[in-house]
Amino acid sequence: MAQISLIGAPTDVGASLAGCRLGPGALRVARLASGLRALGNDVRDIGDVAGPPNPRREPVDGYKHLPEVTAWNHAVRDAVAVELAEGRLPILLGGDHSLAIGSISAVAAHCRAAGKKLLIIWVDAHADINTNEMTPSGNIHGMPVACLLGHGPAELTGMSDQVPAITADQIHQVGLRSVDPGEKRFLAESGLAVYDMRFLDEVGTRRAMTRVLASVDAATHLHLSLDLDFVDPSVAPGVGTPVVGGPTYREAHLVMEMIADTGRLGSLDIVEVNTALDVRNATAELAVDLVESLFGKSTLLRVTDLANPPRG
Ligand SMILES: NC(=[NH2+])NCCC[C@H](N)C(=O)O
Ligand SMILES: [Mn+2]
Ligand SMILES: [Mn+2]
Repeated sequence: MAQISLIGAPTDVGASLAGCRLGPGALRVARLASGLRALGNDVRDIGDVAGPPNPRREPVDGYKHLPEVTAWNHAVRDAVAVELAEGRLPILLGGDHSLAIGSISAVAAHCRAAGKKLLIIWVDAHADINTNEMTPSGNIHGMPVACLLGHGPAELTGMSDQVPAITADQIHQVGLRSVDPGEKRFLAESGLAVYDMRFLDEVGTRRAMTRVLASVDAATHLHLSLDLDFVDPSVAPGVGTPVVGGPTYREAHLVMEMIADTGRLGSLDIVEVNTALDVRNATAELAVDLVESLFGKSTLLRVTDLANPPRG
């Protein structure tokens, strides 16, 4: 059972289409807090952090809305840091995926101070490893991984206690199926572990996740960055940058269940839920279902639920 804090960040300054600023509300309406409480967790909703309004400007230097993205990320980083310092498990309710810069910068600093080994599982249709030179869009939600690895504007690369905030061996990406040409090169050069859709198809979700989680031990802090466009758009229609050919409902749940089984989840981002594009809040409800699995909801009793586990 965890002490969970929900942190809303109602913005889409980093995205192409407006609408994921409504994500925190949609996730609350889909009963995220009560779902987590029903699993025995202590849940505190700290409300939404504050930030600037969402402009719609053309890119400057290859970045759209850099001052606003920076301000929102500062707010998120500070809020996540406060909850981690209190021993709580922060859940960021986005908002677009640029906010992972702030949340993971706080998590990385916390892990260094606490002597924990950080492993980030980046579950997404996209690699989000663009720079201002290779971005096709100027949207900063396509750049958080690059910024965390130290490639980006100083405002965004310098959010943790050191630059870069993380190293490539600390992040594993799962579910990719839309990678821009510059990103392909960057991924290959950085040596980042990528479990793309072809890998999941050929090897299977279970064996892929076994590899992703192979290094997890008692000292590991797992951070899951969950971009809802990871799931196939037939199941998750409410996202701004959908890509066909994603995991099914059940495959997405298996990813969550296998992370839950490690017992090492320490922080979470839920991002890119775009209510304006959603169908009767289905994508927010899917997100809540997935998060329940991530926190141990299961069809049958789990061995860890039993006072006297059966032997053999
Ligand atoms: N977090 C996301 N949904 N990212 C989508 C990025 C799409 C594209 N690769 C871009 O950089 O513009
Ligand atoms: Mn994505
Ligand atoms: Mn993303």
